[in-house]
Amino acid sequence: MTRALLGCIADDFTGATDLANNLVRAGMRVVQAMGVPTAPLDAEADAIVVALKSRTIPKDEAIAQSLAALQWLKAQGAEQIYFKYCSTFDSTAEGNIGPVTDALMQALGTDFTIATPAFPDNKRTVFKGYLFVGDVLLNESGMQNHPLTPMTDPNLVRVLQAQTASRVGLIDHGVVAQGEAAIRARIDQLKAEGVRMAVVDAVSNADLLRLGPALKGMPLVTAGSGVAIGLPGNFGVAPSNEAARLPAAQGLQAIVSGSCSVATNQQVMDFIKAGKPALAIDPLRIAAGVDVAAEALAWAEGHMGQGPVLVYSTAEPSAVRAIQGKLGSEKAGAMVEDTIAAIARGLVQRGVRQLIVAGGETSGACVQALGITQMRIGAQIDPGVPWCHAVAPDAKDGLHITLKSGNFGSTDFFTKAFAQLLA
Ligand SMILES: Nc1ncnc2c1ncn2[C@@H]1O[C@H](COP(=O)(O)OP(=O)(O)O)[C@@H](O)[C@H]1O
Ligand SMILES: O=C(O)[C@@H](O)C(=O)COP(=O)(O)O
Repeated sequence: MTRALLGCIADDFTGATDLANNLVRAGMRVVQAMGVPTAPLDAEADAIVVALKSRTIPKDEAIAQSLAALQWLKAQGAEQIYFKYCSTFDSTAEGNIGPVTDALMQALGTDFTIATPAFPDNKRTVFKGYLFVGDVLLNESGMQNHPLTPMTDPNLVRVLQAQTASRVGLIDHGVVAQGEAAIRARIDQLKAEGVRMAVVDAVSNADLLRLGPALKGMPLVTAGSGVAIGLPGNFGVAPSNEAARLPAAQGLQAIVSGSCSVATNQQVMDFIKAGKPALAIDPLRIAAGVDVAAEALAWAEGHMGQGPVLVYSTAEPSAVRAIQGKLGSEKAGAMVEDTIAAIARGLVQRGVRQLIVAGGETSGACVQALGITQMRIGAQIDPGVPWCHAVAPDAKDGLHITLKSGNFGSTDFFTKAFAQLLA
């Protein structure tokens, strides 16, 4: 039976592999479970990441799922809990970051935690509580147009405060730069002032590595994946490449993309411009009752022998807005996710064994449709995106799969990822 030191709850599936990737690179053996398992996992691990699809669901459901994950992780012996959310702090008007954090704090009987989505390797930095994506503030980064979680305020203290009755404070960069003792002193000061959640500034990996030791013994940490680089040392684990070995790749190659994020739009364009086979699916035709999945699979069958094929609903913000205006954003999202998930399953049934899925919600839908319950984490393709290996009912021989967060990956990601598997 697995006895994990660190128990992680991720609010989406790409985010879960992102976190697992950082933990693996820091030397931890990690098992990722899809949803809350019903039994102990049969694998050795230093950390277990439970992947939920709770980012955009109603807050009461997100709380219930997160508490179930917590209970299971505690039963596996987890000494510290890590609630992972997006490096762009993706939230709906209801939350769910604040409400889930409150519920986890209450269940753990703790009165203080931190919150920081900082992930400098992917250019997410927090300064004076403001979140930057690259050189611009969050609300100028394209995230203001996200189909499900538009982010229009870059001040995380304000964003989090709007989601919770707990008092929210800030551990600013001047404190973080001084290291563990100063951070601990600031935490004591904030607690004395009645603050229960503190946004933490971090603009570099050095900041995160300074933060790590100050979090030793904190029952709950809430963060993007960046904070993970500073935690394994607290458990006596050192960086290594050993944890990232996967079986050799085989089979056909495909990409499915339901992400409409800026980076994915560029990656889709790059693949099309290279003259590779790509098929766009139209949400309005799905809504009209056309069997778009069957059409896409018939198209893919004609192209798959020659190299990777791409099926995508990825579109620019104006096109997404037009679709949402006609169908409603939730209905459009769910219909597209269901269709792409059916396509992913059909592709695997037709021999695809190297699959890229782009988009967090899309990944959740695909992994569920594929019936994948557990994944091993392999080598990083780009920061935050590793290859993973899983066994599925339609791929009993095993499948390489990568769940690409919308805004992660270089422009040539769809080509580069397959080349890396060959290397
Ligand atoms: N053309 C489109 N029009 C409207 N909604 C879309 C379209 N394509 C995808 N979607 C929906 O947008 C959402 C994208 O979210 P997600 O998969 O998490 O991508 P990302 O990781 O980029 O945020 C999904 O619910 C998806 O079904
Ligand atoms: O932290 C991150 O940015 C990612 O791990 C993540 O959660 C991204 O979510 P999507 O953009 O919805 O894929």
